[in-house]
Amino acid sequence: MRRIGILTSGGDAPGMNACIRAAVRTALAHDLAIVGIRRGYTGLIGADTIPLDRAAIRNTIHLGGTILETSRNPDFYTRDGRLRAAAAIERMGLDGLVLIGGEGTFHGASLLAADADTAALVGVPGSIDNDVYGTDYCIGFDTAANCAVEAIDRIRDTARSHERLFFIEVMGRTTGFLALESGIAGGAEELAIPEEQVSVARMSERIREGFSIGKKSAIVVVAEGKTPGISFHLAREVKKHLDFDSRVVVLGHLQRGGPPTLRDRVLGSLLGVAAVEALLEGRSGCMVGEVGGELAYTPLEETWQKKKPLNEDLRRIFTILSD
Ligand SMILES: Nc1ncnc2c1ncn2[C@@H]1O[C@H](COP(=O)(O)OP(=O)(O)OP(=O)(O)O)[C@@H](O)[C@H]1O
Ligand SMILES: O=P(O)(O)OC[C@H]1O[C@](O)(CO)[C@@H](O)[C@@H]1O
Repeated sequence: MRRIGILTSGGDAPGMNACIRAAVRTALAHDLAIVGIRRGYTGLIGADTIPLDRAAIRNTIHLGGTILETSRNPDFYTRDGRLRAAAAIERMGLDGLVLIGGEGTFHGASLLAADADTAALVGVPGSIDNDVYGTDYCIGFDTAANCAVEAIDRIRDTARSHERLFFIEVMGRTTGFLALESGIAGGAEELAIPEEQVSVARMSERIREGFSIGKKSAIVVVAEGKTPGISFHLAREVKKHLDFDSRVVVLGHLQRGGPPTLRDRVLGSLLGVAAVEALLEGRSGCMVGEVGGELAYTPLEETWQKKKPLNEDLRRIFTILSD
């Protein structure tokens, strides 16, 4: 292992820069050359690199976004696109590659490894959705969840003052991790997540009961799923059962920006070091995550083939606490 690359792919996530910084410092400590690949798989196919030295990563641990930039690249879905990436990896002289991203990124990486005899690939989970199997938390989730909680707190103030019902939509393409944890922390009354069928009649009845026992507001946290803006539809459906004054707030990309929390900086740092050490140990075709406080290495295929379940205890307590 003499020269490695690092890229960020899919949605940016706060803490990615802490991870890049940690990987660069670890590589340099082992006299391993490291280059940054710009704009995820777009830059990989185009061999678009930037030098990464101490100066490049200085004063970046507190920055949201990704200094390497990122993309969602359509070409990588095709074998031809992935073979072009493999050829570019060869041209760049890379023995290893660290990929920071979500389950789509690792799906692409495992296909790349199957299509071509290429560099050693090690993934690091970075996605505010937290939907990657093989790690308890993904880089970026904690910051996004804290952003959602702050929004819930702010909306609670105005909801109580007007005795209103609010639908607050958070991100989460196929999972409700953000909705569940921010819902618990924000004291939400109801949850609508892709893992569960929503009963509008039941939700409306529970909200009505809440107001009848003296609640002055109600908050429904909705995961956007595959249809951002879905909460407008849900609000209209609830209105058919419940003629309450209601409002909808869609948090959208607000949740993806901003300085990473302590947890995301520490997780990014831990996994950035671990990814480079994994390459130096001769590992390949795996993602390094953290499970139960320990580093865990999961084959890239499993990270997207297996579905990470919601924490059942958290789901259970949401129902108890929201009554
Ligand atoms: N099934 C696939 N086959 C090949 N490449 C894929 C596949 N899925 C995703 N990719 C590649 O990985 C990129 C990133 O995937 P995606 O857009 O799903 O984000 P992600 O890594 O899941 O991150 P996030 O959770 O933030 O959305 C895609 O733009 C595409 O280039
Ligand atoms: O930035 P884009 O391409 O609109 O991505 C939005 C998607 O990215 C995610 O935020 C994850 O990063 C999903 O929750 C959401 O579906």
